Amino acid sequence: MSSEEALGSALSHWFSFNSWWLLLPFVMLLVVAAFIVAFVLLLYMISPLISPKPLKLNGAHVVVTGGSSGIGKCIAMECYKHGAFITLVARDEHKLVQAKKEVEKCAINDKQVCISLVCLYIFKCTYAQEKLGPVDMLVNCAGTSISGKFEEVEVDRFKKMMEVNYLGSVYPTRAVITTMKERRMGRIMFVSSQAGLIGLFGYTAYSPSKFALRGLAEALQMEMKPYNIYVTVAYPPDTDTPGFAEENKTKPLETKLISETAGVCQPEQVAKVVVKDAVQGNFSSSFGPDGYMLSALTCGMSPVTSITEGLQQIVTMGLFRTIALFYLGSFDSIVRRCMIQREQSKAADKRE
Ligand SMILES: NC(=O)C1=CN([C@@H]2O[C@H](COP(=O)(O)OP(=O)(O)OC[C@H]3O[C@@H](n4cnc5c(N)ncnc54)[C@H](OP(=O)(O)O)[C@@H]3O)[C@@H](O)[C@H]2O)C=CC1
Ligand SMILES: CCCCCCCCCCCCCCCC(=O)[C@@H](N)CO
Repeated sequence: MSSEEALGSALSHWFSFNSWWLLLPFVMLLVVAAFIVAFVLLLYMISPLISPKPLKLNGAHVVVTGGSSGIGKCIAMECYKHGAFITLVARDEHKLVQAKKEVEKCAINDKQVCISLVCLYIFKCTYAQEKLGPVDMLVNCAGTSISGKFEEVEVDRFKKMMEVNYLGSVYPTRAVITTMKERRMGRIMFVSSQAGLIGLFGYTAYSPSKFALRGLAEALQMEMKPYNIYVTVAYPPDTDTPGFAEENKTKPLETKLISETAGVCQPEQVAKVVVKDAVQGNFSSSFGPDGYMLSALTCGMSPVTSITEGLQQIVTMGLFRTIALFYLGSFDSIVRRCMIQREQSKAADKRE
């Protein structure tokens, strides 16, 4: 037999029906291994997408900082309408008394209680817990805004923004978190802003304090998830509140025109949406079509709480970025037009 013939017969023997049987266990092993790998990968992908169990607001104790006015007051009223017990926290006692009355009007049963606390950073948690039991949901809504051109905003205002909007949310959260961890349940809400997702003309002091809340919320959520505590960040657009009216007195024209893109909404509507999202344990809570696009576009590495949310982000990302480029173009042109107008009116003043 020549060597070629020998090779031929060896090969034909190798490929004969009988010898395939020898390979079968290996093939099966490979298939099983592939299934296991696919299953593990799927588990990894699905596990962050599993939705949390909704919180029962009926009988729950909800603490709202900044609960004496605007969005905070409406959040308190919305929770009261669902049977919650409320602690309102703010500095001005007069406003608090007024707000407490309004909240109490929303009662759905006669067991409900609403108490108010005059304090801010050092939130008297023990007192509130003695009165109404452990805190089930904390809403960090106390905050304020400063707008103006970067070089015209005094340096200590930048500090004030971080103190009120950022640290003003850290301290109350610190006060409630240990008990929440022990009880393995709870909700923490941070009220940021659309200006906490996009930096806008006039908000060099305000925006960073709202961006900071997102960082805090992401880190905190990763720590708290195994304890069944869910964090929500709300990103409302301009909302018709006393705080907003105050802000408008000194807001640069550019900031007004750019913010108008997303419109002005009512605090009651915002409250409804954010309370629903917090109850469901959604990480981000947005309002209106612009808000939805903005939060999907800026999802980054933030947690997801449902399969639909994850899929929507995957599918819409490119489209929303395309739309965003048009928005950015229009914001640039607003800024340019305002600058030219200012220069022209300055020149006219000089001529006179
Ligand atoms: N209105 C809007 O257009 C938008 C608002 N937001 C955010 O929502 C939150 C609530 O806003 P809004 O309802 O408009 O505000 P309001 O000014 O109407 O209410 C603010 C609340 O926070 C309390 N507060 C605590 N500390 C301060 C402080 N240093 N300065 C001012 N108020 C303080 C106030 O009570 P007291 O003064 O007695 O302490 C009050 O209860 C804020 O964090 C704001 O940044 C986000 C997006 C849009
Ligand atoms: C696909 C991409 C869509 C992009 C849409 C962009 C819309 C930007 C509008 C920003 C509005 C900011 C309002 C801030 C309100 C606020 O925090 C203060 N009023 C507080 O008092």
